[in-house]
Amino acid sequence: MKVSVIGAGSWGTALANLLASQGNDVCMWARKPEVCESINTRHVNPRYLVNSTLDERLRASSDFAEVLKGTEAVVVVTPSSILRQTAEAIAPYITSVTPIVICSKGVEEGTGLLPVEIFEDVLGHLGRLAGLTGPNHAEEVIKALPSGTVIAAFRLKTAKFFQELFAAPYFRTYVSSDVIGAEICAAYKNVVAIAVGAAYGMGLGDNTASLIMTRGLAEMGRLVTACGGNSMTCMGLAGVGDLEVTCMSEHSRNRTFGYRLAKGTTLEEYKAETHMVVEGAVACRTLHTLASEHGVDLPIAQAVRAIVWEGATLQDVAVALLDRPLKAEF
Ligand SMILES: NC(=O)c1ccc[n+]([C@@H]2O[C@H](COP(=O)([O-])OP(=O)(O)OC[C@H]3O[C@@H](n4cnc5c(N)ncnc54)[C@H](O)[C@@H]3O)[C@@H](O)[C@H]2O)c1
Ligand SMILES: O=P(O)(O)OC[C@H](O)CO
Repeated sequence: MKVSVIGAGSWGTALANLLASQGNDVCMWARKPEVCESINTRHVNPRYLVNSTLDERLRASSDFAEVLKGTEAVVVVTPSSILRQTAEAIAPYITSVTPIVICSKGVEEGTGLLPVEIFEDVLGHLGRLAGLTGPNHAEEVIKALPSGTVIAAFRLKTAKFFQELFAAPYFRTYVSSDVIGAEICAAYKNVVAIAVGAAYGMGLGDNTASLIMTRGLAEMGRLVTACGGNSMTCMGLAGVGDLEVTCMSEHSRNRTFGYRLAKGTTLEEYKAETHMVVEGAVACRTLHTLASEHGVDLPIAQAVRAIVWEGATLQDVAVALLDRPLKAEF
């Protein structure tokens, strides 16, 4: 199948490589021509996953027309902050029924829209849209280490289309009809991972990490339910699965950023050092829009927001969280 992958960061590269290795005709869009040149000639992405040799059949271009010519499926893997501009950029080159799966994790600033909703807003035709999410660090998928993921779509046929497309011996794909739940979980777990990383950075222990993860999961469930999603999604790969891997894995940028934050590194310093997105740093702000709209209290997300964007100290925020009135667990 002719597949277009939009975005050549770590996750775009790992997914494009997976799809090419399964025999698809894959062309990946990268912003920088020198990245395309390296992928096409040396089969290496010079900026992300640099130690991996990519499938020789994988091609790259910085020209949307070339990448999307004759495409039968579009895989979007840009940072969530530019999803609207990505949808607008691909619009002239696709048909009104081209299936699109969005693999980015986040919520739009200002509107509170989820990735699939942003694409619906720009391109219409909700039925051909899907979201892919789960405990999937690119560093492990590129090595073909077994992983599982969820493909959520409002239309089962679309979810099954992408389930078949991505399925590989080491990549197990599940379908779900709960797009809202899956995409909220995806955005939310990144925020919790920053809090866990920060706790470790402050010298706190595994009990603290577990407390943050478990209460973070409770917050996630409240928001999913309030927004019309299925709380059971929080118990699956998109929810607790991804929460666990992002809070505990050495590969997680969100967790590492939280840790570094506690050691005095700012968001700008961390991003300049790694060239990588830290989606949770944005999501702690954008999720607030959704939560306020639905009257949901999110103390952990609010704490992360106060530290990252409002200059609060970790110490003060930790004390305030622990000082909250005592209550029933559920
Ligand atoms: N890395 C992972 O393991 C992983 C796994 C699952 C989901 N995701 C999600 O996938 C999305 C992409 O993450 P990633 O890890 O591939 O990112 P990354 O940090 O590895 O790379 C970011 C990519 O975005 C590009 N970029 C940045 N600003 C841009 C702009 N203004 N216009 C065009 N391109 C721009 C960069 O050149 C780079 O290719 C995120 O939403 C992330 O949460 C990542
Ligand atoms: O490295 P992180 O923290 O951005 O997490 C990446 C993926 O979302 C894990 O599933």
